[in-house]
Amino acid sequence: MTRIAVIGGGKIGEALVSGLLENGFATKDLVVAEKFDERREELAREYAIRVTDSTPDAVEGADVIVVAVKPNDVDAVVTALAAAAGDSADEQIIVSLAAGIPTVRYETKLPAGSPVVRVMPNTPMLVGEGASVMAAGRYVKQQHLDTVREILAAVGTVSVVPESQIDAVTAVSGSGPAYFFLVAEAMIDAGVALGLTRAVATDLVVQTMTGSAAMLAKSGDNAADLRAAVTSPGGTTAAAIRELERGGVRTAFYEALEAAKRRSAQLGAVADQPSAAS
Ligand SMILES: NC(=O)C1=CN([C@@H]2O[C@H](COP(=O)(O)OP(=O)(O)OC[C@H]3O[C@@H](n4cnc5c(N)ncnc54)[C@H](O)[C@@H]3O)[C@@H](O)[C@H]2O)C=CC1
Ligand SMILES: O=C(O)[C@@H]1CCC=N1
Repeated sequence: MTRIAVIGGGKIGEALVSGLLENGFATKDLVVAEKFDERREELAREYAIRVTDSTPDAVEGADVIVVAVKPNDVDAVVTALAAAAGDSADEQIIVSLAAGIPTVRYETKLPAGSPVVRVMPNTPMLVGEGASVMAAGRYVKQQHLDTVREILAAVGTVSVVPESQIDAVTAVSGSGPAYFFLVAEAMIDAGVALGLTRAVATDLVVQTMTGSAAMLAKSGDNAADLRAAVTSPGGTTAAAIRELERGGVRTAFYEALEAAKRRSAQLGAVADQPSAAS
């Protein structure tokens, strides 16, 4: 089995570890490097995996190294990886999950020839329903992509795009779960305002989202047609949609995704400056 070292045991690092363990990976093949003591203890207790505070320790003997730290912590990790690698581009594959950070940021510090795969995952990988998108760095061969695909496929779908499209992917699927959670939050609150208990409103919203997503995935119909099928002439849905359009929901999504894409590009450019997202 492929041995995987995850550097950074935060939200996405944990989602990956948890999803992999739930889907056939063994505890002995996973190790996490995490700098916070309390977090290390939490992860070791919850998943019974090895958790260390040292990147060099974690990456020793690993086939795949997943970098899951915030964008402005990436450079420190790459420096540690370069020191641990010495002069040779071992056959270790580096997988970077950091938003905005280009593969070249790794390649310039790591030994020449190091394969770096940039991946934009999303948190539903925690429940095996992630959407991961890979972009190959300069020295990546098909066999490297195959190995990374095999790992990510355990926790959801996997696709490949050119690296020039990863900022757009980040805006759609990387940040995407947050948009759906926001919509869910707003619908639950609205249901409560209409007199439903929070528990009932929550159950209805969750099942409506799950059912709608399943229809989109399985029916073969597109979103516009599925929406039209719910919208009876002069009915309740038409009344609601008129209000959503009046509130500018469509424009808001265009602007929001554009802002996310812009921010992703910016994170890559300024990740080593103190003002970057942390
Ligand atoms: N949270 C999300 O939904 C997604 C996050 N990402 C990317 O994943 C990366 C991590 O994001 P989150 O998990 O949300 O952040 P987080 O802050 O929850 O986790 C980062 C973890 O890395 C640890 N860390 C930092 N420097 C370290 C080092 N040198 N050695 C060991 N551990 C170190 C921190 O203590 C922290 O626990 C970011 O670059 C983000 O852009 C990508 C897609 C989705
Ligand atoms: O918000 C962020 O920057 C990260 C990247 C995609 C999702 N979360």
